[in-house]
Amino acid sequence: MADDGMLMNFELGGGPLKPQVKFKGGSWRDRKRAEKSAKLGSRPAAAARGPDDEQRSAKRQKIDGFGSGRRAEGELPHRSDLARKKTADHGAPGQKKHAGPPGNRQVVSRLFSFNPEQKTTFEEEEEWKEPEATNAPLLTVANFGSLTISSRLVETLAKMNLERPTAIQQKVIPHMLSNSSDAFVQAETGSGKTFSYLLPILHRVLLLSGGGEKIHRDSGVFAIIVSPTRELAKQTHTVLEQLIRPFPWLVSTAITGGESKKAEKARLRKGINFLVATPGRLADHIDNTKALNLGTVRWLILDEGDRLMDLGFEEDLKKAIEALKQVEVSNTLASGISLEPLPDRRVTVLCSATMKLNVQKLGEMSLADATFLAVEKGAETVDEQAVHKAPAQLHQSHIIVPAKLRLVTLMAYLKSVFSRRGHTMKAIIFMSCAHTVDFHYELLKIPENAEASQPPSKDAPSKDTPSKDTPSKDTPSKSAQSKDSENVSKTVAKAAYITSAASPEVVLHRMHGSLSQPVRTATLKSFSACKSPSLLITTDVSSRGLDIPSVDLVIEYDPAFSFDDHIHRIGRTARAGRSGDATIFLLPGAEEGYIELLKASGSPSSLSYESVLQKGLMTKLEFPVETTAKPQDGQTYHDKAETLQLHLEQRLLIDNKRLEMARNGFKSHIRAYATHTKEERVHFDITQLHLGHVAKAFGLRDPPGGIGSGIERKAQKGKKEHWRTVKGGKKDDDSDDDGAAKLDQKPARDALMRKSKMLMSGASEFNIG
Ligand SMILES: Nc1ncnc2c1ncn2[C@@H]1O[C@H](COP(=O)(O)OP(=O)(O)OP(=O)(O)O)[C@@H](O)[C@H]1O
Repeated sequence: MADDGMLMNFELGGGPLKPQVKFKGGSWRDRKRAEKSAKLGSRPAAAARGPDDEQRSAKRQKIDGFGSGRRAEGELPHRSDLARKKTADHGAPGQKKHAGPPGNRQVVSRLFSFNPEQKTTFEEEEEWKEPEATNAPLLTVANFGSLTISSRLVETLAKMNLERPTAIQQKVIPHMLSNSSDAFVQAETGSGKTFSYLLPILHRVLLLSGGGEKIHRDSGVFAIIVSPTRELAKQTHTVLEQLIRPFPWLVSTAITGGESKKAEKARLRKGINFLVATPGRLADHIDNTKALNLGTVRWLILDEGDRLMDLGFEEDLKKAIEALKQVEVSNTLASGISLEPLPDRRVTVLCSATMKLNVQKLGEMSLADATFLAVEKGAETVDEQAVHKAPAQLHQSHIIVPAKLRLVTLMAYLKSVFSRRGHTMKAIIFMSCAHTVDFHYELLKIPENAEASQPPSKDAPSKDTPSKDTPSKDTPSKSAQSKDSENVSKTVAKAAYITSAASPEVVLHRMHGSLSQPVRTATLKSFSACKSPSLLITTDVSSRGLDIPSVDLVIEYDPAFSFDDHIHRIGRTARAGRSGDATIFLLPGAEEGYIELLKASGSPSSLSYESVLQKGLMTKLEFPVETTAKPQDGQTYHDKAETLQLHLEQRLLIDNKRLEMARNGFKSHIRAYATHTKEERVHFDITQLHLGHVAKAFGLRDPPGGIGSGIERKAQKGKKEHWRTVKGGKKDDDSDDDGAAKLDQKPARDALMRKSKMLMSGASEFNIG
């Protein structure tokens, strides 16, 4: 492959080749040329390096067999290596001498040349004015009381600072209070769908007691809420707990994968009125827990319907739906209390912010004569356009960044957004898979040995002491606290590179489906409660339903696998009327076509990567570890970007663990790239990826070999590097639950189903059920 974009640590100079070396491999002309140059005394790269570089190079060759390091002594390098060396020796296009200290000169390729041209031109945009929020509480409604819900519930809501209903709540609550029909609830992200079904359920259950204590935890389960992920189930359960706190005779619980089944059984035996569950675990208890009596169940809520189907829960859901259908609805409790205030039949409510075919399928499976409840005026049927809209006040933008520049641009962007203290406190970066998340987290965090030399800071997460960011209310015991702190120590750290005078500390979090459940829970808790500027690097495992207060910015560093996922990802900000920003990174070329699609969800503005680099890199750059690449005063932002890139590459070369993480991240990223939905693959065309440039974004100087199954090299005339997916190609093992579920090819999807099932029984990257 071409050498453009390559960055080398060669020092120029002469030196003998070993005379006994006999050249083999390559073409006859190559061998001749090599012999000639050997005679003339030109040195191979390894011999020409300084002692430090020599050592690193040896290490590198041992570790990963990169480039010529893989070849036997005397074996000729490939043409590309020769070309690379030639450009290095002569400072040919794409390479320049790095302005380093004398005696340690390095040749660095220019990050800014040999990049594909951006095709789209953007007209100068008017300054964005935030429109009226579309998911905010309605100012036209006096308060929740006007929806005729119990005054005690209204008081509880007021204590939670919730005064007025949102538009969807105004629509759903009255319907569920007075009807016994099924419903399909569709509303924007962050519009308060959770309260819209919880409040009418609680109101009607409270009527059973007439405000007194006639019913108890053993009166029966009245509602089952099914959530696709453990996090979402726990979150919904927490909201429910807050609402029923003033009514201690009512009890709720969450039953989710990853928790002790025995403890769950014991809770079910003691009696539960409201059950929040993940589908797999619910199906399991329906099969195996006799104490779970479904006779009193009047509501089945299917939250995030499309995701439930995406994750391959169809069979589990069918089981639960069938089990409920088969059990006769009881009208009185054993204690003789009439269940009349409850609906006279079992009601199913399906909620989703987006509408995909699979949601319709779930609707067919679970709903009968359902009422469609959406905010759009007079919408009796599904409005496809409305479905794809993000909240109006969410400011969206895109950055078209050449692959080589992605990593430095990301860092510059983070540095600039966090430098506006008070503007961005919490940001989420979405990446395609767990390995990619791990690599970026590891690279962005202050290394442990470097941290030891830093003074302790007030918000810093520590290994030995409970995190200050962890709310004390939810951490009842000291041992639970120290467990939480032990868990977050694996996923929470102080960030390097992206801090500034305005934000001297940014707390970094990572989250994906391969982490154990306690770690996932503790990480989210820490991110939610963090008082310092904080950043969560995550996969799509965090894209659905998660309600993390005050997320100001969502960055899609890797675009979502489907447009619906994009809507859910960006919906983690701008919730309940708050403002928020979302930025997507796109590559020049085919990916630019995605901008047209983005327009369906709003009016994205364009950000130029040059201005991002300028803003982010012209403030003081600090590196957490010493390498020969050091930012210098007076450097242009181009030079600074190159210095930063060189420094990152050098860091990988001196650390096997990070290097391996980069290689795994790269490979998983490439494989994940092949799994965009069929309709959108035209914008995410793997054959257009320049692997050498993508490798740069992982701090690698060459793409590692063995990309693996699913992708194979495609020889095409006139193009440098081509890859294609093999039919039915499957995503990398590392792929996250939610991303992997986007595979739209039948064989791959079937494989995913099998994999989901398999993983549900043990520790899994899916962590579902
Ligand atoms: N009436 C209200 N007034 C103010 N805040 C509200 C109101 N209703 C809900 N919220 C808040 O809005 C946020 C989003 O609510 P919720 O998680 O139910 O949204 P959602 O519609 O389910 O979003 P998603 O589709 O992303 O899951 C929560 O923090 C919730 O406390």
